[in-house]
Amino acid sequence: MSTNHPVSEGIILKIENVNRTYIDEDDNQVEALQDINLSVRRGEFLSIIGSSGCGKTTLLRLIAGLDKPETGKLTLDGEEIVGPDPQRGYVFQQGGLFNWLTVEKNIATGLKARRVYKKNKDLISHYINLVGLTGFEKAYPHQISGGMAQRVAIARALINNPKVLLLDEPMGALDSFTRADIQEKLLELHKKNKTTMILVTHDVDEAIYLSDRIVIMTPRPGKISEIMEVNLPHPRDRGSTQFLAIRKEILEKFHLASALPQPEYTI
Ligand SMILES: Nc1ncnc2c1ncn2[C@@H]1O[C@H](COP(=O)(O)OP(=O)(O)OP(=O)(O)O)[C@@H](O)[C@H]1O
Repeated sequence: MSTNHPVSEGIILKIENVNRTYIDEDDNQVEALQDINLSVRRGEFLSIIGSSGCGKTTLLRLIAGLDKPETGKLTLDGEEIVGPDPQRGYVFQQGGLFNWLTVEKNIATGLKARRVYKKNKDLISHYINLVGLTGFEKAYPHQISGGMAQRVAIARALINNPKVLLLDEPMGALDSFTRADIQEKLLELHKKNKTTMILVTHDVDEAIYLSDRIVIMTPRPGKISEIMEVNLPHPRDRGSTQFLAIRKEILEKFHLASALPQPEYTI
C-alpha cells in the first residue's frame, strides 16, 4: 500500500450549494449551514475558523459522511459522499481512543475496520514511528499524555492512507506547548504524505501557522464569509511582521483586533 498521494493540481473535494438545518429542542430551526460552496485543492492544508456555532463541525461531519445535507452535494474525486469511509480519516477533539486497547491495538482498529489488518499489520510500527510513539506500543490511553493520545488518533486515521484527513479541533484541549508539538507533527506528516488536511480550529495563530488557505465562517446562518490565502513560506515565524499582519487582518474581520492579547508564542 502506498503511503503517498501524488501532488497534482486540481480539486479533490467539492462542496456545492450545501444547506443543513437542525431542529433544536424548542422546535426552532437552526440554519447550521447556508449555501456552502467550497473547492478543496489536492494536497492543501485548509483550516476552517469562526466563532462558536458557525457550523464548522457540521461542515466537517458532512465531509466525513457522518451527516447528510438537506440540499446540495459533496464529492470526493468526483464521487458523491454518502456515508463514512476510511478515505476520509476523522480525528476528534478528544481523540476518541478505545481505553481498553493499547496504543498499537487502537491504531490497528483503523485497519480492522477495513478488514485489511492481516495484510497490513506491519504498517502499525511504521505509523507509530511516524507519529513519534515508538516504545509506547503496549501503553494504554490512561498511561500516555493528551498530546500522545492525539498522535495515536492521527496515526489511526493515517494508517488507512486517507485522501483527506479531517481534524476537528484535535489540539483544542491541549496546553500550548503540546499543541505546538502536534502542530509540528501535522506539518511534518503533511509534507511527507501530501495528504489533504482540513482542520477546524478556534485558534487564529494555529490556522495561520499551518494553512495554505483559511476559510472564515460566520454564524446564524452558518456561511463562508471569506477564504484567505496564506502565502508565507515554511517554517513560519509566529512573530514575523507578515504573520502578525495576517493575524490582525483576520481579527479585524471579527472586530477583535484590539480585544485579544498579543500572540502567546512571541516570548
Ligand atoms: N444535532 C443538532 N441538533 C440541533 N442543533 C444542532 C445540532 N448540531 C449542531 N447544532 C446547531 O447548529 C449550529 C452549528 O453547530 P456546529 O457544532 O457545527 O458549530 P461549530 O462552529 O462547530 O461550533 P463550536 O465552535 O462551538 O464547536 C449551532 O447553532 C448548533 O447549536
